[in-house]
Amino acid sequence: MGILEKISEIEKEIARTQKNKATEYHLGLLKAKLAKYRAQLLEPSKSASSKGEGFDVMKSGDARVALIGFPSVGKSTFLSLMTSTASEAASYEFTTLTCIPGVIEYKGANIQLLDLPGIIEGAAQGKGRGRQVIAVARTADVVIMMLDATKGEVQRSLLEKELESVGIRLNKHKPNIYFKPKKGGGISFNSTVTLTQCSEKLVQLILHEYKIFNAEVLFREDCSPDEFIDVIVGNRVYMPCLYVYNKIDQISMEEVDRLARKPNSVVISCGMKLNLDYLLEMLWEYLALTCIYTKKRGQRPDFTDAIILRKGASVEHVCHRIHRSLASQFKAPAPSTALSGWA
Ligand SMILES: Nc1nc2c(ncn2[C@@H]2O[C@H](COP(=O)(O)OP(=O)(O)OP(=O)(O)O)[C@@H](O)[C@H]2O)c(=O)[nH]1
Ligand SMILES: [K+]
Ligand SMILES: [Mg+2]
Repeated sequence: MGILEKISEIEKEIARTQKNKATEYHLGLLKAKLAKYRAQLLEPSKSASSKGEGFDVMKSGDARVALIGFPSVGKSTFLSLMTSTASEAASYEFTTLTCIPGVIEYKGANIQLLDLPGIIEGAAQGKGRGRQVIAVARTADVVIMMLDATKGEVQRSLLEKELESVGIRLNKHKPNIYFKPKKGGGISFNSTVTLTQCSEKLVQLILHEYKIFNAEVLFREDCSPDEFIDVIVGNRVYMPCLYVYNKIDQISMEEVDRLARKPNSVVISCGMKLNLDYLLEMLWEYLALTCIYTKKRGQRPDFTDAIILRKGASVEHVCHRIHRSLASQFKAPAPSTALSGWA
């Protein structure tokens, strides 16, 4: 019997077992078995490629948000609440085995929300479906790290470490360092600010470690050695992250208050539908989408139908969204400067 069949057998048995004092242990045992088989299913097989089935969800809508968190923190409950997609939620771990997309409609934008399997310590090394989950997270515009408010701070720091170890930088901006490898001329080092964490010597040592002997380096910011290494290595992803503490219906008011005051954090209860509006507002802010309202000459703008653009979008992008050939019809090229100045 394959694992999927075993899982289905146990699920059926759970369904037909009456819940009472006498069956308590039997049900508990069945649930434990179910969790074990599900965990096995999540273990990557040696032959299979790192891409899991069901993980390649097409990007759609104006932005993508990935739900990352330990098992059973309420990710699927959240997706089912916020979107018209139903994702199975249950009290056992690893209920969700693939990537399940839903859409949040907010302020005229379609935000793709991705429910994912729970991840655990060691995820980055391939434990469970950790690698696939993290690969999906890298493609998101914002990560919601969902945490169980009853479990305190542990989950958050463990997951931060996992994401950090694969080059995802949460709520950090790209270090403001100009770095350009050259063919010759040695290493030229400059800085526009006083450096307290790096020196020319250290920069050289680090570069030599990466077998780089010719490069131009300009620190425009007081960066740490780790930040400099991030710049050399390249492929880092700088990702806004909202820490969402769910299940606050299970903790004291004092604890709710303490968690709510942490930076980048929102406290909610999916069970009691608490604070979900506020979470959406925060998410909207983190997505930093730009809404452009068009109007006909002499008429008022239509505020029900916006052109939604990502951060850093340019006038050219706006033209493209109105019509594919619009930009090329201008006498002068449409400015490619970012919109943020006047949006
Ligand atoms: N008390 C309480 N329970 C909640 C809340 N939100 C979700 N739950 C319960 O937590 C359990 C797990 O919920 P899921 O939505 O399956 O969690 P998940 O994070 O998707 O879990 P996996 O898919 O296994 O990783 C379910 O029994 C939910 O009913 C909440 O706000 N308060
Ligand atoms: K679950
Ligand atoms: Mg789930």
